[in-house]
Amino acid sequence: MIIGTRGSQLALAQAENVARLLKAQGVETSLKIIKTSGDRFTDRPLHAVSSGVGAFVRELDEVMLAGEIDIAVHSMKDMPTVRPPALPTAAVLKRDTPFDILLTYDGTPLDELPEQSIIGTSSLRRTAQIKRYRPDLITQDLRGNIDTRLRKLKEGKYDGILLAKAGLERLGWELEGEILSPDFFCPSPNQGTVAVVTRADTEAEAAVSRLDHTDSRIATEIERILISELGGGCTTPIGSYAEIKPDRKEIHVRAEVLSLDGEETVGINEFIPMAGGIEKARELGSRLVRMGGKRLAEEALLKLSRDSCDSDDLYE
Ligand SMILES: NCc1[nH]cc(CCC(=O)O)c1CC(=O)O
Repeated sequence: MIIGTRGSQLALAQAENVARLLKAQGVETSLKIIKTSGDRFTDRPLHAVSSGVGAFVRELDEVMLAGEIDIAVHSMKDMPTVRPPALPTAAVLKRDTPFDILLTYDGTPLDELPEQSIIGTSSLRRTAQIKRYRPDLITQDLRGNIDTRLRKLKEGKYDGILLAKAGLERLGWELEGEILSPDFFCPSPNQGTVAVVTRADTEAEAAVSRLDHTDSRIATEIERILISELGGGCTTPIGSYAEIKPDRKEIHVRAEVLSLDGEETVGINEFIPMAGGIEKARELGSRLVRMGGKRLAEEALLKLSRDSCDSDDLYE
């Protein structure tokens, strides 16, 4: 069976991990690197190449529908919610660390950074959250894949940068940094989770489905449901995080929408029962709308031109 992957270091590490997990089940695979247009034209904004969020995922979908690959591996947070019915997510892998990490030039923790320190990120969510937490800091755009970002930090262009911890873990890079609490830095929906896609009713689907991790599937589904009524997509700062408690009786759910400047927030933070959790998450999603979450998301959307639809999520 052929695993299709993008050529970035992170994508390769994720695909190689799936190959290893399948091999442990006696399934042999080979990797095929697919150059997506998003990878080819890195000098142009992604929305000018393909249509924004999910572009990488869509291109791998096409290659899979054409039969050139059997398995595709994605960072689940980059996958659009609406999926081709012929391409099921056969496995949601056990989640890695879902949180953001702050790496600083000289190891200073967030609370001790001097005023006006420069923090690099291109994610609207991270920008709004850092402005809310430390309005005195300055945020600046930071593009590129993970190694480019780390290089820019080392060069001293930023006092700190924000990343998903999971990316560093998968690359095996153990860097000193500060894990940010989801109470202040609610992660992107599905952050830290890898999804594996196949064609429906294939041998690949049967093999991959053995890698599925039930609780990670449930948590990621709940995160999507919580924010499903908000709209806004990549152009609004939205976080959503579901944490299944060890006794599997309760789920701690957090979700929030922020204004671009982080000054306004609409959010929920509560425990719901595991039984009936999906239904309860729908209710909470509607509550977020009633609390003004949709209005906030729409306002953010209006403030941004279509061209600034760029989150970290598009560039890694
Ligand atoms: N496209 C961004 C992206 N997609 C997945 C990860 C990290 C791993 C993950 O969250 O699964 C990242 C990097 C980041 O946000 O810093």
